[in-house]
Amino acid sequence: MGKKVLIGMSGGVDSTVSTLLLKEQGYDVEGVYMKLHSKPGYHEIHQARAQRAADFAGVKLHILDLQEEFNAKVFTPFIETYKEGKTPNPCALCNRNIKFGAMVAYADSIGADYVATGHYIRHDGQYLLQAHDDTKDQSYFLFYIDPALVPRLLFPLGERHKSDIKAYAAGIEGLESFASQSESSEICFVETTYMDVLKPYVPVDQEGEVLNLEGKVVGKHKGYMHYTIGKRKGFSVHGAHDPHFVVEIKPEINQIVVGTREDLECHRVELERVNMFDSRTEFECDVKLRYRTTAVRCSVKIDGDHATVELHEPVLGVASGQAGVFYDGEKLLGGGWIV
Ligand SMILES: Nc1ncnc2c1ncn2[C@@H]1O[C@H](COP(=O)(O)OP(=O)(O)OP(=O)(O)O)[C@@H](O)[C@H]1O
Repeated sequence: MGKKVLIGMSGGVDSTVSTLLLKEQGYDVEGVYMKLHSKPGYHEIHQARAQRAADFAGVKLHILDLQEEFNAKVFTPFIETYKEGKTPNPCALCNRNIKFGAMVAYADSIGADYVATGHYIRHDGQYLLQAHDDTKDQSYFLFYIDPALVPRLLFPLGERHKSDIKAYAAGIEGLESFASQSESSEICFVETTYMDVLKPYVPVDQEGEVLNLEGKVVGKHKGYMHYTIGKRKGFSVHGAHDPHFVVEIKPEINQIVVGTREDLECHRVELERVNMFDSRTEFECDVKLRYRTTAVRCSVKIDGDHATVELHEPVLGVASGQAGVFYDGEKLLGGGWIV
């Protein structure tokens, strides 16, 4: 029997095909379905799908109830970050604490040598590398995982394209329905809008004032949590002819500050809780300041777990709470949380 792998099986096509690929490669594969958030009715459906996939692949499926841990380490910080007037990135926290945290601890407890997921990403033993399918690359969301884990990780889909994965599943009798499942939403616990998720926990709809950069009240907004830096809709600015964008959020007094496109330009970014796969403290690289944006060239200085990033060209709409992730070509060097 080959080395033992524990793979996270969500019941989706990616982790199902990954499981089959690992079996084909001769690993001794076991799967785990993790109950994460507490959305009513969700786990019944997805756990059943994961079980079907595991039965099809002939692997044992473990069930792990991590709802409390997910709530403490991913969901509550999501709510708190919005309260602070910032824009959260729950997937990066989930990857650190749950998929490459609690799941790895569980893999240890069953004696697994490797841990696998259906993420679109690759690695070379030290660095995470962008996926070959750049429309699916998930490296941005993995910047915060423990670098020491990298050699134990297997990502069977990193060199493949999503369309091939769907075609592969569609061609296997018994798995056709996995191929045609709709894509899961970007954040697993958000079914409709972020505001719908927040509403039971915080008063999101509290009207407030819109200020200009001189501090003058120029309009009204729906409640500061509705906005992220760079947003240009959903608030009023009296007598404005040019488009206005949110440039600052003041949660303590429920105000937002708006300005023109030029006022959104950011030339320097400070990062906290920096996590590096590389030991250098001063270097040039590319940085991504939001998922699905093009990286820009920058100079980085790291001091402890803080980084100062000088952007070589201005970036519009940098939001506090998101991640700044460093790349050298396809290689992920590390990153941190935008202050
Ligand atoms: N509830 C879960 N239990 C176990 N593993 C999970 C769970 N959710 C996600 N994973 C693992 O993390 C990977 C990436 O998760 P993501 O939410 O991005 O899924 P996805 O791209 O929709 O993949 P899939 O098609 O497998 O659902 C999955 O492929 C799977 O290996």
